[in-house]
Amino acid sequence: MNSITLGPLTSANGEIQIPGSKSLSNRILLLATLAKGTTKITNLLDSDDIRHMLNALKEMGVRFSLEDQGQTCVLEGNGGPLSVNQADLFLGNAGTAMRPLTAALCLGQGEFRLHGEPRMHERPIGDLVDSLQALGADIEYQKETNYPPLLIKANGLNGGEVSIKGNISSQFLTALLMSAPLAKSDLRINVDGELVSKPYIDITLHAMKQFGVNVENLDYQAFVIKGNQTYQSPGEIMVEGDASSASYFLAAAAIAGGKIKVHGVGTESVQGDVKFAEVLEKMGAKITYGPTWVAAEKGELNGIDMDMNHIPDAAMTIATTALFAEGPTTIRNIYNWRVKETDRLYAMATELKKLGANVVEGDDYITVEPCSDLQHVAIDTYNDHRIAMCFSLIAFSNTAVTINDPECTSKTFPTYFSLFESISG
Ligand SMILES: O=C(O)C1=C[C@@H](OP(=O)(O)O)[C@@H](O)[C@H](O)C1
Ligand SMILES: C=C(OP(=O)(O)O)C(=O)O
Repeated sequence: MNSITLGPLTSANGEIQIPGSKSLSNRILLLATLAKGTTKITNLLDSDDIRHMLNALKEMGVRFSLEDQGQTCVLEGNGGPLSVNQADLFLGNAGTAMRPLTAALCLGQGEFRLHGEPRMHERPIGDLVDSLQALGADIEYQKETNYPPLLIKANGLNGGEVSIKGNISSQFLTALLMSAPLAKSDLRINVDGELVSKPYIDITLHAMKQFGVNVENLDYQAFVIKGNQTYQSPGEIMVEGDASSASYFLAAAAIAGGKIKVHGVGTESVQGDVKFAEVLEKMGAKITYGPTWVAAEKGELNGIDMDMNHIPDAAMTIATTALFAEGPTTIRNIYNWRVKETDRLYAMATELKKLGANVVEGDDYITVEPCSDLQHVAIDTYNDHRIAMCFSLIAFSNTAVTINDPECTSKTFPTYFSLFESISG
């Protein structure tokens, strides 16, 4: 297995352009496919999760061309559901491909198998399948109930009224929302209980609007969508930078000293993870914003006790930043860290403890105490890109850090370590 050793480093400086958003890239690819007309997508993310979506679309007969090292995609829309009637689709560990495609494939006709990496087969999808079945879909679990692989025998989705659970992943609701305009009649979706990761629903609604579909949002408790619609291509669409990917660079400046300006996300962003900068600011970092950029500078960092359910991905960056603050930090309401690329609550706690920190791993929270005497250890990354990226920040302590399997960042950020090295000194 490869590893990379970083630091010890003392400063983080510079300006960077952050690659395109994973969440927006995969949403836009799917909506462009369902839409009428040709869409030119710019600043598309070039990473594993997007490649899984593109490969699946190709298998499904979608015509597109990639230029500019995969960052520009010109895609011919179907003006309706996908038209191939048989496919076996491998979706890696990309939640933003697996969940939305499960719903979208039900819209057409035919037989489709959806599967992924072993971890994908441990990530739940039952709440989405239950709702799709209630709308007339025929979906079978090929191994374990509630988990991929799935076999879909598609024959369109009915409208009417359906409920969906939102307490494990917002991606289930996102998947239903994106497919709803192509259902046979109007649909009302009722959210059953708590809705986690709510800002991702705003990303979904925003993307749908760019493709000409409005959703009536009844305070995130219910959504009403007209059936039998056709998405319309906006012609050209640019993917904004990835706000979760920006978090590591902003944290680096907040910890290390120096100033980092990240271009591609800012006050105009639709991604909830831009709010990561507000958390850093609350901890004591100096943050400034423009419409399409955010900058961070070091401040005296204090620990924080906060519900971070709204920024589940960027919250992981706070867990390692916490080591450099005064006083403990508690990140709350993050149970679903356990059902992502790995059990992130266990993995973060285990690796932070290896460094010598005092950590409490709760069922749905983590408390991290600062530590001024971290040990040089090799961090296991559990095939989780965010573990690799979060722990790179340890290089700004008094010790070096070794990151095992750094290539796992290819899920969302293949160029991470070269950009990291370009800003750190
Ligand atoms: O809809 C999306 O693009 C995402 C939603 C979030 O997942 P959950 O809703 O499962 O928390 C997030 O963690 C994931 O990286 C991307
Ligand atoms: C949870 C994540 O990915 P996915 O889209 O596969 O859910 C993530 O990128 O942190």
